[in-house]
Amino acid sequence: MDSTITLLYPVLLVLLLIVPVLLIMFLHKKQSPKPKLPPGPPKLPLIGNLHQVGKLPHHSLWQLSQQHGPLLYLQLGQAPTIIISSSDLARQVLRTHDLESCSRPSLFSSTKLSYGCSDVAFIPHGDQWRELKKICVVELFGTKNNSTLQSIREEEVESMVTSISAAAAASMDCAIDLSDIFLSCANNITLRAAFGKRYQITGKYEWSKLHMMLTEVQAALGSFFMADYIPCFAWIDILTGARARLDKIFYDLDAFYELIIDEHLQQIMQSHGQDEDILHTLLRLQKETDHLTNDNIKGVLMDIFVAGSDTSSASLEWTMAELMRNPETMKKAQDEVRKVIGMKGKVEESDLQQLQYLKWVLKESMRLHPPAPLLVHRETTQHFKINGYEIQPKTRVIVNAWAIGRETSSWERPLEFYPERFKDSSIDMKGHDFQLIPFGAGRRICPGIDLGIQTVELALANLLYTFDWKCPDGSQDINLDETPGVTVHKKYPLFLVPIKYELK
Ligand code: HEM
Repeated sequence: MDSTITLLYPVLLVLLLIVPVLLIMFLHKKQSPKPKLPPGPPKLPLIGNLHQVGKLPHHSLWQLSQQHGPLLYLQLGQAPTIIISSSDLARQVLRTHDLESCSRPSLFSSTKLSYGCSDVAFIPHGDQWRELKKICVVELFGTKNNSTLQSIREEEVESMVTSISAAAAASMDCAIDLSDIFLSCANNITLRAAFGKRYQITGKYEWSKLHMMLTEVQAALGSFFMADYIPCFAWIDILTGARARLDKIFYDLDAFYELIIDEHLQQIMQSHGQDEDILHTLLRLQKETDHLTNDNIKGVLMDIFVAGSDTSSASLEWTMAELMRNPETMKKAQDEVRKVIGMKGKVEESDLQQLQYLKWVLKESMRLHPPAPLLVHRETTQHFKINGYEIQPKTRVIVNAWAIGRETSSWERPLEFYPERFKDSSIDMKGHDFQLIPFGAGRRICPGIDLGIQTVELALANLLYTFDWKCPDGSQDINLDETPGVTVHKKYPLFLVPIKYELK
């Protein structure tokens, strides 16, 4: 009996302490009503709704939005998230509430790749982002550098066409891996724009090694799922070797930077009369403004690697795949470019303005296959309301550009590849028309939008002008399955047979 009483004392004591705390919590909850969050499915402990995000998140999020509405609330691991799947809501978030929602979440992979958010793509919204974005728009990708960038694009596209011609001449009916050729061409353009000829001057670095680094960097983004969503399980990323792979990339990159970010090399470049490349501009601005750190420079270069080439090559790949599935459209696009260019032998950038149908083809391809279907995740900094729902600060914002491109209220027969829908339409991809936003919109819109469009249009026009194309098995049945990732590529590389077109 005595021992039972002695046991009861501590229990009573704990209850005495706990009951008032629970009571206070209960009353507090009653007094402050829960914010009215957007609708969404029930969540599980710890993982929230992560189990409902499949391998291809733009598809599964779109399906969830069909059930719960175009403004969807999910708890992805520990992260409160809203998913936007209509052009009307995209306008509200990316225009009306752009300022409140234009920061970026601090994710493990992006923080690491951006040298601790020293770049422009992953840095949170603020003065430093504003300054770096201005440098990108005005100094790096603007009209100042246009003629250098234009000649790099034209040379690289020409060399791609030459190598395809050589393959076509070497063996008839030989299918070539266009996915690989496009990525290589886009990587060449990015690397040359970034580093000019300095890699040749060092004489110590192999181009192929740079390519490999680029591909690894592109793959690293988004591969730290645990650290980004359920931090207490971050050790899984270590066990899978993902972190070790990323550390290796940085080790290699640093060795490369040591060679090329070098005063002495800078002088040699100038004495050789080399054009100013992107690295050169950044180093010059560092001297002039005293604001840019070395990490800023490396971070911006990393953005260009990650954001610049993979997206352009994916877009080319999807456009060619759709054209092969739609031979009438292919013929119209070829007729246009062959008529405009005539016997000139190649398409130059100054010709692109006349290729109206080709421009519609690209828009149509970007509508159905935006290379970054969920854009780049944003994060809110302040509270705001949409359609009566409360959006709290530090909520992640995912805009499903892929779903918006298939919205039945904006697009007639949305699943059809039909470029003519853009005839007599003023819709462009530059962030004004929210039913077509493959480059995003608002403050965070892609600063490389013109470079991206020019690269894809130029490459496409030359491929359609110079060759007829056929599938290796003679069918038009191109598989459109996708690979998961921030940038979505075709699951199966695009193998096509080029047939040199004889100019008449
Ligand atoms: C077809 C080609 C391209 C596509 C589809 C594309 C798409 C995108 C998208 C969807 C975003 C996120 C926008 C948002 O958050 O609302 C973005 C951001 C960005 N892109 Fe592109 N991009 C392309 C080409 C390029 C090129 C060629 C460059 C540079 C050489 C570039 C550099 C950037 C940078 C630096 C950002 C971050 C901007 C910021 O956070 O303020 N992109 N891009």
